[in-house]
Amino acid sequence: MAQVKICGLTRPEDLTAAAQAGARYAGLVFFPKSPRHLSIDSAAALAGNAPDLLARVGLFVDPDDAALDAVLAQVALDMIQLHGSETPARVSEIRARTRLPVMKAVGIAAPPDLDALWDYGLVADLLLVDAKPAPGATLPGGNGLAFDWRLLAGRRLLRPWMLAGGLTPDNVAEAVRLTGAPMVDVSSGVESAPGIKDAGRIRRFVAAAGAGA
Ligand SMILES: O=C(O)c1ccccc1N[C@@H]1O[C@H](COP(=O)(O)O)[C@@H](O)[C@H]1O
Repeated sequence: MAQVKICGLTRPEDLTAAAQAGARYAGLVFFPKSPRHLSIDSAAALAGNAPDLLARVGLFVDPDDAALDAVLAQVALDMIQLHGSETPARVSEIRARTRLPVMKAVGIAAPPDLDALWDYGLVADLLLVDAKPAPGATLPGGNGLAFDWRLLAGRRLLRPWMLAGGLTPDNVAEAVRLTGAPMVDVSSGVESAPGIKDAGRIRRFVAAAGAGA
């Protein structure tokens, strides 16, 4: 039974669908190149009206202090997700500056990539284990790309963690079984179009992850 984060929510009805299905985390994207990017005003409205059961996670890619401050001045967030090339030192700085829990994404394609999970486990509150994007990809995540989950089998991480990357209602149960992930994160796998979530797919995903309401 894995807890679920639905990422890249852009419409109030999608937050409602996520909460009703039993998801625990709602991801709001602050990355202009993403089709799920939110303006600060839209994010403030979505976060301000989010169902109580959903923790609001702000997703950033290599944000500078000004970008973080601008969002946090107006948007009520419960957690920061860092999905860029932030160093461990920068993760610590952002944690201290925002006084929020920080989840650091680590891209995995091959066994040597797993070493970073240790380095970031020393400084982040949570880890997000995602597929490493293809070279030259526009987005560092949210690509619907999976990695070989067997790389994680039997591995213990220093922090609570989420599995991500190409998860769908049809494969999430197998992904949880193989990796033992306590939490899972999905974006494109529950969409009908980029940035538009599908309530039926959200329900099926959460149920398959074993966390359904
Ligand atoms: O969702 C996005 O648009 C996004 C943009 C930039 C960085 C990360 C993004 N999403 C995160 O990527 C993973 C995997 O997504 P998917 O399920 O494979 O589409 C997930 O952690 C999202 O939070």
